Amino acid sequence: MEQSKTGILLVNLGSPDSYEPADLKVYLREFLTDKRVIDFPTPIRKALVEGIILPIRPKESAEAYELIWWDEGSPLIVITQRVIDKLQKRLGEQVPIAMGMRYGNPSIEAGFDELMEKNPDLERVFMVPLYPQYAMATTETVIEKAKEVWLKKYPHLEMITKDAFYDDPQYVKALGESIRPYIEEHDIDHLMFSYHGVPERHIKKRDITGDHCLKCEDCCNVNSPAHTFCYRHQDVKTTQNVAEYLDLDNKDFSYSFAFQSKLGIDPWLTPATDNELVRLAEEGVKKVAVCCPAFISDCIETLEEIGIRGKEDFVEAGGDDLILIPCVNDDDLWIDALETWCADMLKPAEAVA
Ligand SMILES: C=CC1=C(C)c2cc3[nH]c(cc4nc(cc5[nH]c(cc1n2)c(C)c5CCC(=O)O)C(CCC(=O)O)=C4C)c(C)c3C=C
Ligand SMILES: [Fe+2]
Ligand SMILES: [Fe+2]
Repeated sequence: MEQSKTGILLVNLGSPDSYEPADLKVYLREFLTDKRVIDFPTPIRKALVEGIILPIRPKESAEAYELIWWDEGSPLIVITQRVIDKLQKRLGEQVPIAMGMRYGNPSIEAGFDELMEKNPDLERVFMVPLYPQYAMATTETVIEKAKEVWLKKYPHLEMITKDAFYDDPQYVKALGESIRPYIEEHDIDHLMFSYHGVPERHIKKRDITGDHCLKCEDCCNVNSPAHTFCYRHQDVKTTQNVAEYLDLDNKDFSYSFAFQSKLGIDPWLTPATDNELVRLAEEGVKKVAVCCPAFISDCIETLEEIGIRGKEDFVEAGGDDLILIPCVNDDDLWIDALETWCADMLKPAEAVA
């Protein structure tokens, strides 16, 4: 069968090759020397990463990764491959699809190479960064890395990128339906939306108006062009979209949102998930369900940080149980959303225009 001239590149964050500390060191070095993740001037970033983080963190992280590692490999990579397999069935074998990881293997470059091997006459690539909300450390760094590879190796290709999709109705439906069984079948007191945190500085840096984000009262609920690149606004909006979809304001449990995974001493977005879990338990919440909508695929940050450590902290503070709600992973409704976006790109050029 003739191969399609449009290829699909799904890009996720990445994982170490194994949970051995040596592999963790390689992976964390690449990850944390990204200037869109630790945005200090290069010499300071390098000194911090090489001098303080890498001597300590790989061993600690290796222990955490070992707890969540699957027989088939890193959950994030395995799940991304399952998504590709399902999408391939939907779109047909004639459509080249590949995965690329922003850090670690397979790299974004390997993803481009795979697409070109599948069809050497490829004309364009539709890249989907698997992040619902825009941030320097999510969509932006993926786009910049892909641009580097594209210009170096395949400048003749047309490149089209999917924007952050927190507001896409099919994504909201997939996320909402992934949460529904956990709020209907478990007698919960509270639903928490836990987003990956970022330093406040990242939010201010990407404020295109210069005076909106974290500068005016309730900024994320005041209309502004800054919201196109405001990770916090897009998290707030994700929560509101799901709340509306699931009618959360009329349930007999409460809900809230918070930010997890703080690293370092700079101010990050608040409230912090770990503090909030303790506060909720101390205030009498017995059963909490936690969803993690900054992540498309379950990974160390959901399975270990929330599912293991978060649960321990919550129970220690007086709660009975914490239920971790799985990410959309390879749910059929999520594949529906991807299929719609890809099918639009696979239409003949004149139909897209
Ligand atoms: C130091 C700063 C970090 C920023 C800023 C950051 C932003 C950010 N990250 C994700 C998604 C993921 N992060 C993951 C792991 C992870 N993140 C950081 C640091 C920052 N992230 C570290 C040090 C680690 C490694 C964890 C460890 O070693 O203990 C993962 C999991 C990958 C996996 O293989 O499981 C994801 C996914 C987002 C969405 C984001 C900004 C919004
Ligand atoms: Fe992270
Ligand atoms: Fe905002």
